[in-house]
Amino acid sequence: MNIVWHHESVTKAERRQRNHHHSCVLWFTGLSGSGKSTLANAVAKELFQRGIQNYVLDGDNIRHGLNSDLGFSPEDRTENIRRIGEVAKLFVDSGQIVLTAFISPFRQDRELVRQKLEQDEFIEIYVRCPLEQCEKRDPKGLYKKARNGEIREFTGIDSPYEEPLSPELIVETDRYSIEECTEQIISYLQKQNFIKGV
Ligand SMILES: Nc1ncnc2c1ncn2[C@@H]1O[C@H](COP(=O)(O)OS(=O)(=O)O)[C@@H](OP(=O)(O)O)[C@H]1O
Ligand SMILES: Nc1ncnc2c1ncn2[C@@H]1O[C@H](COP(=O)(O)OP(=O)(O)O)[C@@H](O)[C@H]1O
Repeated sequence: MNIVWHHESVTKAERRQRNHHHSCVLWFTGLSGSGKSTLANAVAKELFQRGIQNYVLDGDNIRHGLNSDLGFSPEDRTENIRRIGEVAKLFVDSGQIVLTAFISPFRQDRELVRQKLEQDEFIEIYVRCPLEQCEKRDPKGLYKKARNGEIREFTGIDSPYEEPLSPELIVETDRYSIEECTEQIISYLQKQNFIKGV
């Protein structure tokens, strides 16, 4: 109430035109240890080298700051994703490609973010990797703690992960290398004419 939307002086279309590329969200979703952060950062580096405006949102810059009040209950995860969706939308409006690396385990939460954006602005990337492989990697030792009962409500152990039903992309990190998965994502962006080829 009593809040009036202030229209921007520079539009999203003008920003895209200046940048010579599309702006959108690359929404990485998958189990802990599946490779979301690794791939988001590898793609970001590749985009940066091509002069494409981009930024990675992941646990380190969100759960330590903006969302430091949230834990891992279903309600908190939903609120986590809702806020990240809002922030991601601002990045899209600013003309950038924003890469988000969150488990985002609930289908409905991801769908709500999709609905906030325009049709070609939400690219859901399912970082698929079997639980056994993620657990074998266990880059932060968290699966071990979850199995020991030191962490409760851990995704894949005692908290659910709902696979995307029709993601724009599936990258299989147990079958393909980091470089191959990165290339798959860059090729997709080129095919969609979101970025230019080199
Ligand atoms: N209970 C529980 N379940 C899952 N993950 C846990 C948990 N506790 C801590 N962590 C660490 O937090 C990272 C997941 O945070 P996210 O913000 O991506 O989670 S969510 O989208 O809100 O579900 C996740 O990071 P990634 O391994 O990068 O996915 C874990 O390192
Ligand atoms: N094809 C691949 N893509 C991404 N990560 C991979 C791949 N193959 C092996 N890995 C390894 O898997 C781990 C994934 O960890 P991380 O990126 O932190 O996952 P997440 O962000 O999903 O928790 C890293 O140690 C990474 O080197």
